[in-house]
Amino acid sequence: MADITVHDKRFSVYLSETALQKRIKELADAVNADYAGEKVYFLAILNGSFMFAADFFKYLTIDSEICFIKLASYKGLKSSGAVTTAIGLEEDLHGKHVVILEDIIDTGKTLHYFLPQLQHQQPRSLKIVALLHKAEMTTYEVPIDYTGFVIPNKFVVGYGLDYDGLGRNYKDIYQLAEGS
Ligand SMILES: O=P(O)(O)OC[C@H]1O[C@H](OP(=O)(O)OP(=O)(O)O)[C@H](O)[C@@H]1O
Ligand code: HPA
Repeated sequence: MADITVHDKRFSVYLSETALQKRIKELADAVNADYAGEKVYFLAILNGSFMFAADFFKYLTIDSEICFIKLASYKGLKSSGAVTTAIGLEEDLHGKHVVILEDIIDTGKTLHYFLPQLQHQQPRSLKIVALLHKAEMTTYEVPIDYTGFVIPNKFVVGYGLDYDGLGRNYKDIYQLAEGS
């Protein structure tokens, strides 16, 4: 498949649409099995997860609700690092089975700072589904329950993931090309 150019960089296909859909169905099947007979409240983290969440949701057979939230990071407010707040989370999560949908976990910083906020609401359970995990880059502790693909430390775009705002609109996931 042909390379793409996003801004000034060239990217090559890394995970095809077929491979992505096959794995996403497997992830959804695992969640369907683990929560059989239960209702789950899914929290999809914008912007990157919009395509993944839409496809994943189609494979669910359990009772499922979904809410799309945007995380805002404020750096420098605390010496410990970023403080993250959720925009669009209006539901009280108390007593609910909550599952987070993320397109990628890289350093882990985003979810590491956000999870305590959710735990504070005392959900019945809280799990994480991540389509991609850049495992060697993850220095902040994040308990990932369902992982689509463990990927190397190379920048990826497509299928919702962007490089400086562009590149989200591809069906495949692309990796920064050698020498680009
Ligand atoms: O593990 P981390 O190093 O924190 O990186 C992961 C986060 O980075 C991306 O979001 P981003 O902040 O790029 O926003 P976007 O989804 O709107 O592109 C991705 O969607 C995750 O939320
Ligand atoms: O490799 C990446 N690509 C796009 N967005 C990201 N956010 C964290 N890592 C990445």
